[in-house]
Amino acid sequence: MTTSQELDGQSANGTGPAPELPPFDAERAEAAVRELLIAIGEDPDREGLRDTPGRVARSYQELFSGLRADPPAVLDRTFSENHDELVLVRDIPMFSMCEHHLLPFHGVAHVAYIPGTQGLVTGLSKLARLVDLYARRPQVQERLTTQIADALAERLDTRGALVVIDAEHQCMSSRGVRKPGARTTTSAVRGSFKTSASTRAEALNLIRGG
Ligand SMILES: Nc1nc2c(ncn2[C@@H]2O[C@H](COP(=O)(O)OP(=O)(O)OP(=O)(O)O)[C@@H](O)[C@H]2O)c(=O)[nH]1
Ligand SMILES: [Zn+2]
Repeated sequence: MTTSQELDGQSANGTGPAPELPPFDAERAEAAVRELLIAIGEDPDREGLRDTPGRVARSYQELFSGLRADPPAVLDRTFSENHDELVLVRDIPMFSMCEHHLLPFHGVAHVAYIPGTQGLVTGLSKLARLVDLYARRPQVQERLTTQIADALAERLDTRGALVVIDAEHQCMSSRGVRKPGARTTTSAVRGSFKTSASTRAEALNLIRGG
């Protein structure tokens, strides 16, 4: 069984995959969920809950599958289009898990970039895949936003990259401060989106639907 000491120093939440992360430990996850059910005062052996530890373990395996992925690798398939203008995919549905409470936060991601001097563009779906893979990790919204922008800037060698995420956190709506409807917007800008106010304004205007 893997211990937290064995994982020490190779946490998977950097820009790429964790080197040699052990496989998902379904048995351990099931045992933990069973313990949690007992802790809240439930009977894990009653009919309705008997399969719950297994179901939750499988859900967690899916929800956190991005820990064992190398998200920027989805950008490796590029096309030479000699395009040096803005590319924007907006309203990409985004679903992630807040690492503080292990509760969902979900909303939309807008991803924009300006190809580098080589004019290399990537497939549009790859931008959505990049969002998905980073989202399937225990996250905070700021880091998720930054990781997507950094992957674009570094892997595609873009002139500029801009990522905006707008999300609602269930840890703020269903518990704690209980403010359903409150939305959080984060952005990360790289390259020309940072240095040129007009380039940034053009992208933000398009994101707003202008
Ligand atoms: N900056 C940031 N904060 C987040 C994110 N997701 C959750 N949080 C916040 O993480 C904080 C954790 O605060 P703590 O005081 O340690 O935990 P808590 O007692 O459960 O806090 P409350 O949610 O205020 O009840 C809360 O303020 C959450 O709203 C995120 O993506 N980014
Ligand atoms: Zn939270």
